[in-house]
Amino acid sequence: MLSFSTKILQADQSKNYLRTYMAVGGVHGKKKRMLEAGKKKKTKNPNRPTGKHKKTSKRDSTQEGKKSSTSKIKTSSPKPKVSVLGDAKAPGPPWQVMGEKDMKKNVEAERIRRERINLGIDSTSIGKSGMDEQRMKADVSGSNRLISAKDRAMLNWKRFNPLTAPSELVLFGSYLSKQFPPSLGVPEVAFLGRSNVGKSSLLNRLVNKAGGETARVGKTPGATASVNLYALLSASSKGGSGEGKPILGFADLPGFGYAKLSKEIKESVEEAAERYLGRRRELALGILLVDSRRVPSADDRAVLAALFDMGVPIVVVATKSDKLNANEIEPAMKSIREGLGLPDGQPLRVSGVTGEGVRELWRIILDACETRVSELKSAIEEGRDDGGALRILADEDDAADDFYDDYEDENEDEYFEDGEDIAYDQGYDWIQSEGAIGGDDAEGEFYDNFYDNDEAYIDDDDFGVDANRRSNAENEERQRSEKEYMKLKNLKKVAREMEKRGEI
Ligand SMILES: Nc1nc2c(ncn2[C@@H]2O[C@H](COP(=O)(O)OP(=O)(O)OP(=O)(O)O)[C@@H](O)[C@H]2O)c(=O)[nH]1
Ligand SMILES: [Mg+2]
Repeated sequence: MLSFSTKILQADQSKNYLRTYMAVGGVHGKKKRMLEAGKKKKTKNPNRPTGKHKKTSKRDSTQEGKKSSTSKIKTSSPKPKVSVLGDAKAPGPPWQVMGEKDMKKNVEAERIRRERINLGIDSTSIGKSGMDEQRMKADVSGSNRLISAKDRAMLNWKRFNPLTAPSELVLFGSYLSKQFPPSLGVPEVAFLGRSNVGKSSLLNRLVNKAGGETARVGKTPGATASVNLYALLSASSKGGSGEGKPILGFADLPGFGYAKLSKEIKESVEEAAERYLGRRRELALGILLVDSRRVPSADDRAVLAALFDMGVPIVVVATKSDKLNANEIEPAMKSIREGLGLPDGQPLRVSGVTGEGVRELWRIILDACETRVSELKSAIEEGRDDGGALRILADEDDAADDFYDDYEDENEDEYFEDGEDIAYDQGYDWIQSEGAIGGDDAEGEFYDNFYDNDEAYIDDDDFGVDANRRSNAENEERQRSEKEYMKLKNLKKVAREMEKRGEI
């Protein structure tokens, strides 16, 4: 059983709003940890009603035993405030000796910077071309705020025609656990779904339509334990590799919530994916892929719930639609719709083979990107720093963990009463009503048992021939990168222990 288990939050009848479905072991795992570790400072507010925010249901409690072996419950031992390895080099001390010439240069630079700040132009524009300055002035019109270079780039993002715009797809990088992908300065779309569901094939189909002859997305290197970020680059009609500007980003989160991996690797996968999903300002849409021919699994539901938890807009697509015949289509879609509590119109049927649904998916992607950019714009104009998203931040590091824990303790009422009341309503049944999925215990048990019986489902096409085609080199590369990661993680642990003992 995977650690991505779910929990239904109970409706608050008195205020007539309903709580969101929530992933345990996800970002909100911290809340669960707090509750379990008794960190909630009940003594602070003994009169606070206790029944109101009860977070368990009968069904959940029956599953707790199953979950406990895999959920990420951290100990409450004090954590070091700084991490020793992997930090960027500290800048030089402010009293560093400086020559007179450099000093004058700095004073002049500072004078210009302040002038620009007063004019509402970001200080980073110093030294850039007049053209850039013009653009930057335009960007901040109506707002006298400083905006970061990546936000500025995002605000300049333009919708493009994916069917005609020349483009090419490149793997920008694979990012493990604490590495956060660098910004491409364009909106991004995340692909999620169990292995073999057809993520790479759909991505291929999307970009091949977009750019004609593009590099094919192979099996991703280091796939299981990383966020693989692809950049769709604009290309001249002649082609040319890697020279275009990014026009869209695609993130493949292959192991998130699904991979059958060692506990430690799985935790790191979840950490990386959660951090990406919870913090990425560029993220415009999460695409959850489920196989047309099977009922969604508990993992699918948990991933969907996690996306909601993190405020990521979602579309669910049913892959390999070409494998269904005409009279199988409706019942198959109905079972997915009901299994995941989706609104009418979802899942969207897609096929990497026939290209069914590709146009429609592009429209959804581009609409989501536009929405994301305008969210960011209004956030900047209103002086908010959340990028306009209702994103809930994942922990940056141990120090941040402590900070948020303390913050939550201090602001307990605000945290539980305001933070969770946000319903990311895209019409999903389980947002509207807790009975939609598993609200009824008997029904929930039935689905769980049914879904968990994955072994009953064998797909000859996908698991037989194709699986054997995976190259040894690829597997070796995957194992190597996982090993490297574990080595680094162990080193960090040793360093932290040494630091605690005051040895470094
Ligand atoms: N018939 C059919 N087969 C498909 C389709 N999409 C994917 N497949 C097949 O399903 C298998 C898995 O596809 P991938 O695209 O590699 O799946 P994935 O989700 O990227 O898998 P991982 O990278 O392991 O997570 C391959 O054999 C594909 O040829 C589709 O739309 N129709
Ligand atoms: Mg893939």
